[in-house]
Amino acid sequence: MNVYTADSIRAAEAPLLASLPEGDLMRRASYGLYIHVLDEIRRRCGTVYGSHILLIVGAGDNGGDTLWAGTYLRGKGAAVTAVLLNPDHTHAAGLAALRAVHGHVIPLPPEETDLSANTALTAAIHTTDLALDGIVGIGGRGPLREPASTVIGLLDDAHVPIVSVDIPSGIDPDTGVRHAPHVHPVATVTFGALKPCHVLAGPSCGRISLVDIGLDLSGETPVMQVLSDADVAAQWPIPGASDNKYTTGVVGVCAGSAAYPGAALLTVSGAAHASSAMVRYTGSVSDLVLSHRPDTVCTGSPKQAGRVNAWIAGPGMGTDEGAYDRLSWILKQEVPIVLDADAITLISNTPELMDKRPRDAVTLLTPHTGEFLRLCTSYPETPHYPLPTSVADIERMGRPAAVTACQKAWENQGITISILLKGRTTYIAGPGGVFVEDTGSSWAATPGSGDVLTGLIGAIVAHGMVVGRSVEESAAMAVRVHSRAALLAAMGGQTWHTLDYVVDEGAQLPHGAPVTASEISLSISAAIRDVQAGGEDTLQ
Ligand SMILES: NC(=O)C1=CN([C@@H]2O[C@H](COP(=O)(O)OP(=O)(O)OC[C@H]3O[C@@H](n4cnc5c(N)ncnc54)[C@H](OP(=O)(O)O)[C@@H]3O)[C@@H](O)[C@H]2O)[C@@H](O)CC1
Ligand SMILES: Nc1ncnc2c1ncn2[C@@H]1O[C@H](COP(=O)(O)OP(=O)(O)O)[C@@H](O)[C@H]1O
Repeated sequence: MNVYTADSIRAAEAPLLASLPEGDLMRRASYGLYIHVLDEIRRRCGTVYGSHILLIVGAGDNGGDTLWAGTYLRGKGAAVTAVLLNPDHTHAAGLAALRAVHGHVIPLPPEETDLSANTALTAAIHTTDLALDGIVGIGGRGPLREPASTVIGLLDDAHVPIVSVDIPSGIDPDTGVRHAPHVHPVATVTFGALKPCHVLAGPSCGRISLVDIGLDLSGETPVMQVLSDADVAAQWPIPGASDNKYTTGVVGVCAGSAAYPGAALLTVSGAAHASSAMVRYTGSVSDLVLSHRPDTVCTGSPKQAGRVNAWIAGPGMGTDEGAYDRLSWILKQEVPIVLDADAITLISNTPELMDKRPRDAVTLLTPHTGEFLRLCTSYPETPHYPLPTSVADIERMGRPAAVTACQKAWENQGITISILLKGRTTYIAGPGGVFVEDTGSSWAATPGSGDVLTGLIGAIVAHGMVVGRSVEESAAMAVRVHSRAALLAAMGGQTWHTLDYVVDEGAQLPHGAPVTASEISLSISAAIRDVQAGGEDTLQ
């Protein structure tokens, strides 16, 4: 699924607005919103009639959508109260429509400073079943101003469930940066297309629903992509009639050391479970690898490994002279390379290592935030692209800007790198595209899980070489299966499909027990089957 910036949405909206009668587009959006809100109220209250709905209405069209949806809800017998944050700049037609159906209105005068003393407001907040966040949508910029920020605090204190209209207010539409305060919705109903915040700040959006309002986005360039289960399943390496162990993508793994033997095993396991093709291991812990994975072909040095379609280097390989030499040799190879952990440290400390890389060869680095920050300090920042120096900087800038700044600093030295920045929301960017995966749960956050992921990525990148797919897309496919494997392992093997509440509650999984990286690797096969079975999209 393609993701578009707010500007692209506005550009696509313009011809539609011109071709439709005044107000039509907003009513399409608000009717779609109303349908989703009906579901939410029924789920929570059983019935809409007699439920109490609070509309938090800002000064723009986002507030207009909210007022219209409130008007429709009123028609179903809900008691609807609109809190006007900027009474002099409220969507006029929406407000008139709500008043016409006897909706209740609480204007907040700009001079009112102590909102907790506003009894009408506090009574409305404490009796409401659900609030609609129509404070700002794609027009929101920067931290929320008063009185919005205080109202959000009052809603949070009263634990009011909130549905956000288009965008959770306080989260930047294009960067996903979460300002304080921002709305914490149980669900977000968005229009036309996903915007970056829905994927970059996915866990802060609740369940996301997309309403088709007829936007034609074919003339707009998507800023990033999110794969569906069907996309991943359609491209996963399944051996065909004429395939053999070499044809679906052989991967070479350079990992592990006396200090970190387990990393080799976890990486090899990740790769072995991902595809039927051969996995070649090189490193100092072949005995351990073979004792657990006798299907692996082991050699002492990468030179002896034989042909591969992609190399992995890094997990637990150490940073000593031997590791340096092995990495130097691998970097000279024409095939794509996935660099993780110690390999990232080595090239961060000695960036000249990358001079050995053939000019057009693809290099994907898969850092966690600490490794990413190390990578950022390898080269000086370039004008217009300030580099992050802390986790807080990354949060403030947003992942896309942080990754771009790092890539620009390397590019300035003549080195092109693709980056996969790990985390609950994994962001992948490079010349082959920009992909985002909200992993849906955080069960993968356990030691060694990154090694399993690197193995998975390497195997799918090797297959991608055979079929002509970008490393970025291959990596996104691997992240999807890795996170599903973690989820399945944590849920005791139940499949995605039987877990209705996964679809219903999005990020807030009620059950599950911690799992180890080994268990994640053992769940990869089940995860591939689950993805192939066409798991439900959380988007409705
Ligand atoms: N485009 C489409 O295809 C469709 C769009 N539709 C809907 O329109 C929405 C976009 O509406 P929009 O353009 O009127 O902007 P919107 O999000 O209401 O915000 C602007 C207002 O917020 C204010 N404001 C800004 N930042 C603020 C802050 N930090 N804290 C406080 N206030 C802040 C800003 O004030 P100002 O800065 O100008 O003083 C201005 O008053 C879109 O999200 C969707 O819901 C659908 O109806 C149909 C299809
Ligand atoms: N909060 C989180 N939610 C989901 N996944 C996470 C979270 N934090 C980390 N992960 C994932 O867990 C894995 C950890 O990788 P990494 O930090 O390299 O661990 P290790 O080096 O121990 O293998 C990565 O796949 C990462 O995306």
